[in-house]
Amino acid sequence: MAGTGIFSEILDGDVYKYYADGEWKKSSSSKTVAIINPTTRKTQYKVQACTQEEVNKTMETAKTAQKSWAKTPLWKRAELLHKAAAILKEHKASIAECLVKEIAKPAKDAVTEVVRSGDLVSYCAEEGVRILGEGKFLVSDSFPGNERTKYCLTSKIPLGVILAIPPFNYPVNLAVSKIAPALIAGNSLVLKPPTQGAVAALHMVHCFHLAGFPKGLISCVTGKGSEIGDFLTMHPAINCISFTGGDTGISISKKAGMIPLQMELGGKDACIVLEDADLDLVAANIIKGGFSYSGQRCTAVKVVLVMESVADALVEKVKAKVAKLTVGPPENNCDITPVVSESSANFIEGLVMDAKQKGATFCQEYRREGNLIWPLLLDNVRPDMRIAWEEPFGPVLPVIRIGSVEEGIHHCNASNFGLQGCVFTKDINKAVLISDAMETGTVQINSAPARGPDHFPFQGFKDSGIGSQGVTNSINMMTKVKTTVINLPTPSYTMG
Ligand SMILES: NC(=O)C1=CN([C@@H]2O[C@H](COP(=O)(O)OP(=O)(O)OC[C@H]3O[C@@H](n4cnc5c(N)ncnc54)[C@H](OP(=O)(O)O)[C@@H]3O)[C@@H](O)[C@H]2O)C=CC1
Ligand SMILES: O=C(O)[C@H](O)COP(=O)(O)O
Repeated sequence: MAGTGIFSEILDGDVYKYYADGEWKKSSSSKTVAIINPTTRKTQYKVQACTQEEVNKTMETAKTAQKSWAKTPLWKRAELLHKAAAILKEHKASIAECLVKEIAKPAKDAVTEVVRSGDLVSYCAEEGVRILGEGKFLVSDSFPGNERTKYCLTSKIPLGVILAIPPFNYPVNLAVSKIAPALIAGNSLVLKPPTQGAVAALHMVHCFHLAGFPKGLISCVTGKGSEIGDFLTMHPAINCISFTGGDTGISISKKAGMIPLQMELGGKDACIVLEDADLDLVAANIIKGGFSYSGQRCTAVKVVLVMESVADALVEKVKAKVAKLTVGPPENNCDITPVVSESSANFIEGLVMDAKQKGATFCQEYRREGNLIWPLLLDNVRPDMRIAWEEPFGPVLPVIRIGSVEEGIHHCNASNFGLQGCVFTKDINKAVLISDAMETGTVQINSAPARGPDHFPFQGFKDSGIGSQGVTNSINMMTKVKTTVINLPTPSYTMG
């Protein structure tokens, strides 16, 4: 159970401690931050509100720990990561329990998130050993005017201290997707977990603690992003920020210093459906893509752009599947569970009311109880409606009927987002042309958008992000290139 057994060390009374310098600590602020259970709308957990002084101390220890960690052999770093992954998986039930209570993730999906995270950590350890063990060797006579007098040796070295800020919807998986690459590459890491999801993240961090990483190498400071966020992201000790979340990432990018940034932000993933598509496959993917975890995935299908000639048939199929979705508490493994907060539910309702006023067709009756919103398909959505462009991050999906493929591509590209998109057609040649025309980081052909599997590259264009994630890209991103050039007094050529 959460906060008991091996996890009792991380709890003080009813407040979870923060983690710095290899120890679980109480903040001197004597202030706490409440985590509201989205289902009961009551306080479920409390975490420490860390002070700026505590952040300063954490950064200092992170800097010191990184210096010796960079000298730790790669195979040893990998060994510790494998150990952490095993501990994480062993304690999946306690961590999943937190995900259910803090972010209303359906119980089964919560367990999947933890197991997937363990797998990611192990994969990262293996990949790191492979790619960081390799460098480049260049000779000078490949550039005009040079003889072979210079040998250039290139290797990847750590950046220093990485600041990781994940969002509420995958507080464990999107934390380890930053932690594991940072550590294998020889960096130290300071985690600022999302407030909703902080307790799951603290349990996950304890698994790293139990694995035996050196003191100060990983830290986890808690507090509201709106209060300590700027202090963290503008801290002079930080050498890189890896952030996943909403528009907050855009303002962080503007304020951050001259350091590498990895930003994975919002999306408005379009699903383009052509006349020849297998409509049963499309409907199944719209349900999975649009409604899993109640639409609270950056990669959720967020607008369907369907050719008018097949729109009636598709909408009927999706409607039939929506009717079968179960709605209720995450503990019961319902398909649709309460959205993360009251303000999020109010925002979603605002989009729905705007669409109603402007004449969208409601395929189901709009229904809400507290933070629980019943799944809703909105047909005949037009570009003047907010839902055509904004991401609800909830179980509400707009359908726009299009007269041509070009119209669909145009709508997709007119968005300020460019995360993923998908196209359904039996004609692979057409699919490739459409994929090339869509201004998004990834296009899925005949399947809903998805970040996973976690070793695939994952990137957003435009307001959806900077850089690319996925295990390999994240490891590379958290390193810098160092070269050493050996200068020979005379040219040297091997004879073969
Ligand atoms: N592209 C991608 O991979 C993904 C994108 N997202 C996007 O994230 C959004 C939903 O997630 P949500 O958690 O609400 O996103 P937010 O941007 O609100 O929060 C993300 C993280 O930033 C923290 N934060 C808040 N303010 C600051 C600040 N000033 N400085 C530094 N950190 C801060 C939050 O902490 P606190 O909780 O304490 O406020 C949280 O840990 C959606 O737009 C979604 O599309 C989500 C998942 C994946
Ligand atoms: O935050 C998100 O929504 C995730 O990055 C989506 O991951 P998934 O597509 O693998 O569920």
